[in-house]
Amino acid sequence: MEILTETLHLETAVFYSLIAVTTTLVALHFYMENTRMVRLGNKLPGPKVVPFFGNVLITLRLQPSQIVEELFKHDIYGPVIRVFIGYKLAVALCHPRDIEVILNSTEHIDKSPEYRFFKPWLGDGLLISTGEKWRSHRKIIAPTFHLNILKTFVPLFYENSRDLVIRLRDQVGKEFDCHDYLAAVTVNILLDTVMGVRKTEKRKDGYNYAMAVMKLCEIIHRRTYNAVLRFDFLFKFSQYAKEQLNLLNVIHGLTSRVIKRKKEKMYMEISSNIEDKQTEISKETTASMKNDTNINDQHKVGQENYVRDDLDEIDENDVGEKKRLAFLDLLLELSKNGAKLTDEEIQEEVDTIMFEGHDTTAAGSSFTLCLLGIHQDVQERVYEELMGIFGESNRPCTFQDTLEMKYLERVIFESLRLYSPVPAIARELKKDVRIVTGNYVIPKGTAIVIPPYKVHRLEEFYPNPNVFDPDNFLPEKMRNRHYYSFIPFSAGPRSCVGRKYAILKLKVLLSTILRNYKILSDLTEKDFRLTIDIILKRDDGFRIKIEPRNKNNWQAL
Ligand code: HEM
Repeated sequence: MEILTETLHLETAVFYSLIAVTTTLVALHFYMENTRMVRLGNKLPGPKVVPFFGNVLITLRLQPSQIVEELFKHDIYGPVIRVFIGYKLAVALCHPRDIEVILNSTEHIDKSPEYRFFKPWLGDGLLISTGEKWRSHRKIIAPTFHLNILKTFVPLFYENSRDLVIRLRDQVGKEFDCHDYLAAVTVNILLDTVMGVRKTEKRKDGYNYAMAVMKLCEIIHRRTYNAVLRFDFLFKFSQYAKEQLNLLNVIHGLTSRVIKRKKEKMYMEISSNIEDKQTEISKETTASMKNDTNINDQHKVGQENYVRDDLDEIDENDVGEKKRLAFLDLLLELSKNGAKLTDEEIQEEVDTIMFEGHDTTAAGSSFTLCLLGIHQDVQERVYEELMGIFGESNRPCTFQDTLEMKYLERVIFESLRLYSPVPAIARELKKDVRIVTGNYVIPKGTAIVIPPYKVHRLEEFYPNPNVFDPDNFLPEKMRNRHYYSFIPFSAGPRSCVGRKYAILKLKVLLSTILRNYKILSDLTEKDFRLTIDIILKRDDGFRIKIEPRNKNNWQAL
């Protein structure tokens, strides 16, 4: 009897506890539903939400490679799509007019909270820093990518591209993944140019670094969509945390060695040497400027007028020719003289540039080669253009040559349109925003996500949006299109600081490969299995075949 009474008590206690928990959850749900963010969010078009989970359950069952497909199923919602991560609102904006409101603003420049997953790697570097720190570092770093400096990099771009052509000999006639090669060469080019560190063990370093970055990006991406791994305290206990630590050792190992080497070299130099170096850069620049066309024209050539940002506003006379130094030289100079930058800040910026500068261009160049393998007619036009510039000669590429690569430039832009390496640009709203294409107010605190992949495939701006057609970038077509309909480098005050560097490097790298090899492919674009690991990639690998252009003499390339 006593046992029966005790059981009844227990059941009653469990029953009331369940009622209490359910009532609390229901009350919490109704409370959250009535917050301003959720109320305004519910007015926006988007998929059905599940209480407490919002829309995250969709992503729990998906692999990264399926997310692209899933995202673009949502055409039914139009250019504004809202999703809830729990009760946190995220809104994807796909129309250039709405995108302009965000990207052109000097207020909404802070990144969305998801960027915090980069912190252990990039610290508070330019990509994720906010407020005054971002503003002052942007002002320091942007001029180090000035065209006058970039022009002095062309011989180094070419030298590394030539090394790659030689390494590719082993792959003639075989199907292989070109991304591994392009990732390694882009790391080496960065070390040579913006970091100013020449050779020594570089080749192996570059490959290991690129592979570590790739794996780390997979982990960071997983954290953005996996509801469990989003929480730091749960992530800490996962297998990924341990893996992340090992990868960070490889990545930071390389960047801190680069800084150390550069510092040692610098401290050995007496100040007069530094003066000499500046004068040398200045002389080289002036000499190449004399050989090349007028500097004001060059701003237009190669960049056309599709983005407006501070890179185009850097005045020729703002700091004076003599003071202009390449990235790491300048950072170390500033830390030495005025202590404007701490060692930690230098490390963060070096890590940021090494990541942003290599993975994006590796993906961009890999997609371009794959597309040229598929579209033989386009490749032949590029080859004809290159023959017109270089003839049969195997002389090095110069800056002047890159100005003549008009068709190759259109090919690069078209590849970046269809397969934009950065698949999402994200911001956190600092205040309410009324969007232009619909009668909606997006509340302060919302995470805005801009997906170039989708923007670049809007029929309104690109009549055959899924067709690879470099003539989409004929000057007259570009002039008549909305500025924000082509945003592979983002746009506005927080656009990509390496945009000009990237286009110049891609031209030298791709032209050198294409002068030497014909690219072949047995696939079509339908075979591409796209995946987003922070950077857009092909899950099935960037598979191509190559054939020497000069069949009689290819071993001597
Ligand atoms: C095809 C090549 C490239 C593409 C498509 C690309 C794209 C982008 C995009 C879309 C952003 C904005 C990201 C955001 O707002 O979340 C960005 C930012 C940035 N990129 Fe690039 N990028 C490329 C190459 C480079 C290169 C070569 C460098 C440096 C050597 C570089 C350095 C940076 C930096 C430092 C930022 C952060 C700028 C800031 O927040 O002020 N990028 N890039």
